[in-house]
Amino acid sequence: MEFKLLLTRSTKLKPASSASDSRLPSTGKAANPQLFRTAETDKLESTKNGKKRKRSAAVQQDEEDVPDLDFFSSNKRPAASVTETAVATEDDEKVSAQDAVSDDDDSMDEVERRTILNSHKIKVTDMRDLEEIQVQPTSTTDSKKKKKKSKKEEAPTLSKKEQKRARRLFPEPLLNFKELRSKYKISSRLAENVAEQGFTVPTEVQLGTLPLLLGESSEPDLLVVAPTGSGKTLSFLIPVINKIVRHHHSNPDEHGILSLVVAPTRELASQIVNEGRKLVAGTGVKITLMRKGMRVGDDGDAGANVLEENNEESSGSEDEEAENKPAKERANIPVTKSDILVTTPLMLVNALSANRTATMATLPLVRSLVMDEADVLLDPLFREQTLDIWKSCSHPDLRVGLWSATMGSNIEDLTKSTIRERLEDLGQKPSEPHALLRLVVGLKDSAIPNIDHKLVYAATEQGKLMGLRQLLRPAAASASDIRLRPPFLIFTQTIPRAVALHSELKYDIPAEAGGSSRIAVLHSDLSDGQRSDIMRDFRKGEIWILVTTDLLARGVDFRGINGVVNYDIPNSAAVYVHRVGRTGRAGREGGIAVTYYTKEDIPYVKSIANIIDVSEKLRGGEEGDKSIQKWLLDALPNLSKNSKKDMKRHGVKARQAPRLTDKEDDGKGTRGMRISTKSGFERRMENNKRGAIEASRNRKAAAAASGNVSDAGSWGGLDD
Ligand SMILES: Nc1ncnc2c1ncn2[C@@H]1O[C@H](COP(=O)(O)OP(=O)(O)OP(=O)(O)O)[C@@H](O)[C@H]1O
Repeated sequence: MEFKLLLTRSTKLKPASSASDSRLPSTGKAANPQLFRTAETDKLESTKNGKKRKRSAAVQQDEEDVPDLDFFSSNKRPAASVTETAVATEDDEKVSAQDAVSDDDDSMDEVERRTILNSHKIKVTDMRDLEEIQVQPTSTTDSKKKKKKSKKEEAPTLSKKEQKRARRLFPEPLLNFKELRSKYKISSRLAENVAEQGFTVPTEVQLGTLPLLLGESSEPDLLVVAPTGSGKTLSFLIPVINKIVRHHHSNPDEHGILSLVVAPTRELASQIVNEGRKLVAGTGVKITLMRKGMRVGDDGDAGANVLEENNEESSGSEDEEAENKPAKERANIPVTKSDILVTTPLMLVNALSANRTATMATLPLVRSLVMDEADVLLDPLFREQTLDIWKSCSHPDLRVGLWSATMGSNIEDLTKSTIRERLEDLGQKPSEPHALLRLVVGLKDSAIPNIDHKLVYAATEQGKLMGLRQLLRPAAASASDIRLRPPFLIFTQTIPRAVALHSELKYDIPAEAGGSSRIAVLHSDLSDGQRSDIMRDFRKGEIWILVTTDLLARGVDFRGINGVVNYDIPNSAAVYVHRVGRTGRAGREGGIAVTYYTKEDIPYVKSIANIIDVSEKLRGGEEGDKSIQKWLLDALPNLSKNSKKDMKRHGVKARQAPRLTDKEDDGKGTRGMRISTKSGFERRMENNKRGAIEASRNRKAAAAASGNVSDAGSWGGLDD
């Protein structure tokens, strides 16, 4: 039965039009996962793809002869002429087809590369100091050497604009997934696994980063800022897995953790492992989720055994067993044998310092460190742990990748200084010099343009609850212009508020629609097992509405959710970008993001309104279609830097946990901020009972009580 029919309490509901159905993110696949493209590029890309198809017929025989793991084949071409373009000047801006570097049919000239990258809004920048960029040995021809030298001499006199231009790169983009094998020679099994996922068109972030990470030029350290749901996971996993396949081929005797992927939550880490397992099948590469009690580091016990991972998640009880083992017994636990370890920061830091010595154990074999949601990993909350992990990776050829949809310039500075300090501490240099590049897709720190944002003034907490109940009853919602159908997520500011809101709503779904089992709450106070079960049931469609905290704001991919409700406003613009990015994944249209705000929230709403405004501008369309009008933006107050900081750390003060329980009232007028921890249903029952008792005592009072009961029937969830 249909969600909407089940959830509505009205029999007069009109069936939804098929047009609006097909716009729901939960129905079907996105036609094209790319967010930015132009007709001109479409044409250019299909011409290029056409050329390649012809070429591939000619080279097919060659490629069939290429052994599976021939990574050093002479017909391999450099992917990104990073250093060639590093010294671009004003003249380069006007580059013509004549200047283009084109040595065979298959290559793209610089004009084409620029056209494609610009139309997909991909910007690649060399983040190193200019002197560093320019001392790199680069080209093979004399003329290029001369050009380079003259640029070096010019460097000190470059204006800021010229320096920016000099840092700008135009690497060759990936036009289709087949090129992964035909051009970048990734392992054939890995290429098959990618093909099996059924993706046809690479997303912008894949189009831009895969050539950089798989090309012949020395692998760079990479900062990537790309929209939510744009396929960053595949972008970092393919190169990591391919590098390990190569490594196994060239160093068959070296076993241990070669790659680390760090993510801020267990949910995200576990999702990355699931994605990874699809890609590693049959490649000989192992990917494992870090578990409590695992031994991972090199703490001097070189002769430690190696534990054979079975690639299955262990149950909670096994975790606890391992964790509770006395130190002596723990020393006998074999060191984990896995090529890729996916972990949250604290869990790995605990494992690395498990022997309680002053120094942490090291991870000497790790060559790739991926930080997913890097800005939060390097935020004060996780910073120390993340930097400890980074520094425990002691191989001089370590490459780092920092990935997120939002990244402040402070993170870029921290990355640069950490790369430098780590090498100084090591006292060793990498075997080949390499760049630190930044790739940005779209506008940095903006929300995806393919969702509808609704910023709703609800005045009070009661108003928010009323609005949310309307969303749960689509017939009532027709009075407003918001039509949000399950499955969707509801975000609150704190765990107690999530728990209370869940209790409030759990009987709002009629029994014939599955009742309270359709709505659940997920937060970090639940056990790992409970959290996994809820995630599984939400993915399976058994849970339709999930009330949660910012635990699920980042990274988690529920392919077909129709929307997100910010029941409590997010603590920062970045959190807004991530929360709403749980819908509209892989280019899907029709996702809705509803944000309620009350009068207490007014000081904090401007940054959210700005994000919505920019996202609507990115989307294009008529001025009148915009949900954020200029007068509103002008009217909303700006927040001071300190208040922003405070908001980021604590959220809206009036909504903090201690004032939220049933009994508490601080007497300062914050009573209205409470969400009762009893469900609306339970309170309606109680009210009914109270009314009945009164009725037996006093007929007159009973009449009045029955009036109240009917009030409570509709609004029983607000205040006791
Ligand atoms: N080329 C593609 N075509 C279609 N779908 C894709 C493609 N690449 C990835 N996807 C799908 O897009 C969804 C989002 O991918 P992913 O979780 O990697 O996004 P993300 O960029 O990491 O998002 P977030 O910033 O929220 O973490 C996934 O369901 C993934 O399977």
